[in-house]
Amino acid sequence: MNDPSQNRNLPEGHPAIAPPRTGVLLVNLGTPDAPTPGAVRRYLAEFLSDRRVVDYPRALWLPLLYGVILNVRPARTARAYKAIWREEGESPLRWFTRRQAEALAARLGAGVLVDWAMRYGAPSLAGRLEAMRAAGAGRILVLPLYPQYSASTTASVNDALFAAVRAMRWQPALRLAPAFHDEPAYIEALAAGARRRFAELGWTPERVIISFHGLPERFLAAGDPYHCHCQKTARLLRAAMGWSEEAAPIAFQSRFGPEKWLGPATDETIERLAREGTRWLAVMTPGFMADCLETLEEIAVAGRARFLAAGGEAFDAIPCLNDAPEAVALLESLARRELAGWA
Ligand SMILES: C=CC1=C(C)c2cc3[nH]c(cc4nc(cc5[nH]c(cc1n2)c(C)c5CCC(=O)O)C(CCC(=O)O)=C4C)c(C)c3C=C
Ligand SMILES: [Fe+2]
Ligand SMILES: [Fe+2]
Repeated sequence: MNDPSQNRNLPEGHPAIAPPRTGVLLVNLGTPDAPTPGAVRRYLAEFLSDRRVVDYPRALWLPLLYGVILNVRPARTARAYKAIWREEGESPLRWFTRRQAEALAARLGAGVLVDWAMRYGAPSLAGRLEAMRAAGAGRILVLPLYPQYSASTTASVNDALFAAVRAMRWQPALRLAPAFHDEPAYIEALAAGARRRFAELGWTPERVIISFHGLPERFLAAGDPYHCHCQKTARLLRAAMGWSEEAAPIAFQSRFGPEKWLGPATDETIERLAREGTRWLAVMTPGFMADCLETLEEIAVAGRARFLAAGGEAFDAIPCLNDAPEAVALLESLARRELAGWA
């Protein structure tokens, strides 16, 4: 990387000067380091202290978080993580995020440095950014793995990114990839994944719930476009699959706390459809680029149990995009477009 002819006359301690390399940093939400109450507590403490995620006044929220939630929730959540933990020794979210980065690196070639980081937990965004900078990446595209923009996810990644570069003397040039909720390659990847799954299943669901992670409903009125992005993704996916709105209703999952969240709720929709006579049901989770606790446990385990208990006969949780070829093609097309003029 260092060009000796350029660096010959630099004073001691001067940073080496070399042509900037281009980098792509994939960022996902984050996950505990282990499926144990201690590791889950550390993860939840960081996640739930983020004002982008929980915006209650600190004087009210922190006593509740540290006094109640972090004493009660980690044991239950750790049990859920344990049930889905990969035998390779890490959470599915981290496993698939790494594989996405490795596959993208292979597609982009040696000229582009590809790395991955988590907004909460490890590997940290600040740490990977520093490592990329040290490896000579003077131009970095940051690509949050959230198809739909939300202040609680996308803006939070940006906050952490800006905080990290604030501590740097020689900052890289930065680009932020936009949300890709209506990107044709994204919709096509989702449709291809669903078709592949149905062919494997050997049965066709009568209905498919298109389930997104929820948010407090208040965020929508405050100007967060997330709800509209979800609606558009669902509409484009229905069009690609030839589904009616009745055959593929939208729903929102993972409610947290007593506030009103976006609806209808996924768990209630699963139960309602079973009671109304749907026998074969699938749930698709397009907002998650990788399978994680919210898909493998909340939908594939708890959702299935709820559906069968309410009279349903067959249930499937359609896998997330993960490291499917179409997902890698999507990441490649997003990266190439956003890197135009750089690499
Ligand atoms: C407290 C409020 C929460 C908001 C707002 C929220 C938004 C949000 N989250 C995701 C994606 C994921 N969330 C995941 C886990 C998770 N989410 C919350 C809370 C909020 N999320 C909690 C407390 C947890 C931890 C699990 C638990 O204790 O129940 C995950 C899974 C991570 C993993 O390791 O598998 C993902 C992914 C989005 C996209 C989003 C807003 C749009
Ligand atoms: Fe969440
Ligand atoms: Fe909307």
